Amino acid sequence: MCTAATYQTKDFYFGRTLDYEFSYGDEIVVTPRKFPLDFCHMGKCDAHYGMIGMAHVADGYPLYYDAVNEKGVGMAGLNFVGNAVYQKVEEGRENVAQYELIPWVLGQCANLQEVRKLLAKMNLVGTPFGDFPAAQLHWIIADASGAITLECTKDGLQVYDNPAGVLTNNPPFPMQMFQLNNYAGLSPKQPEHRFSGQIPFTSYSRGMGAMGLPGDLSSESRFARVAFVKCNSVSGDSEKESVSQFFHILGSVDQQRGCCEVAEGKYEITIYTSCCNASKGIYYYTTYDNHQISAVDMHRTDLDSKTLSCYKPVTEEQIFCQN
Ligand SMILES: C[C@H](CCC(=O)NCCS(=O)(=O)O)[C@H]1CC[C@H]2[C@@H]3CC[C@@H]4C[C@H](O)CC[C@]4(C)[C@H]3C[C@H](O)[C@]12C
Repeated sequence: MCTAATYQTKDFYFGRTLDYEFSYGDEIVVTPRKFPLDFCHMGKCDAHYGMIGMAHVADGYPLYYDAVNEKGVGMAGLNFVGNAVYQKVEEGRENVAQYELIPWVLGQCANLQEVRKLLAKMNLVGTPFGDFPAAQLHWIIADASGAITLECTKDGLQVYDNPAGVLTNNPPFPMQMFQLNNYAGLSPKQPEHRFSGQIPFTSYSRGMGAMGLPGDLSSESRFARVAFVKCNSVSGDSEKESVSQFFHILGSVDQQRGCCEVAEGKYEITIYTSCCNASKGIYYYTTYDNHQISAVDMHRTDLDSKTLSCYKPVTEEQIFCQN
């Protein structure tokens, strides 16, 4: 399971949790503007926007899970197993393999409007990268103006407006949005007692306005929960307050080891949580064992170079001893 969210204060923030039972070996990777991106059906591109994100680097190629570019567009791929059906390579079309979709979009688009135009002519194909089978994913793409969800199913490529600005996994996005109707009455305020005038209700606890918000780890429940938390989120708009609040939003869907068994003795956990300041190109993250926020700033690397800058995540717990 995975969850992604957007958040707007003074700057625009974009991030995700990556939940899985093992790590592919992820690094924070800056792809500078002149890094030769070799698209498998679209040829080489060595002049594009710079981007920063979490990726597995294989054969010198950044296989991004999530990233933002220097123009403030963010994008993340989340599992969409059983529903993702990629298209066939078609002569004369813009054929893009699923593993290169993030650099394809973020390398060329300065805003969501340009993303929509690019997607309208794209053919998303299932060409695998080396020995990796094609990952079955769907994507959230966002900038300060809004968010969209991209799904490629047996019915073709779909682009949906995503007014909630969040994404999890199955079922398809229209069903996720529909199920939010079930929670329309939820509120951060104490409930008004409209059930019956005959019964003397008491609000015996704080927080009762959100009773009914699902607490489990299924992707529908995480969708409703993160949407509720994000939509009601209140924070200061400084960098530290915004980043702190963003980690709290995704903290609402954190997966603790032991609660989601995927095979005998194997558990899915939140391997990392990211929060990009998309406006400034800073990638903040925590990992399962390291609660201290670490950051990589793409503008502190040489964005005009031709080589990737890679940073191994700091995964060991950092405890500040006060005495
Ligand atoms: C496992 C992750 C999704 C986690 C998630 O959503 N867990 C919910 C489980 S559940 O849905 O609840 O059951 C996904 C997200 C992005 C993926 C990489 C994308 C690039 C590349 C594409 C290649 O084709 C294959 C290798 C490759 C490195 C991919 C590996 C893996 O697939 C990654 C990490």
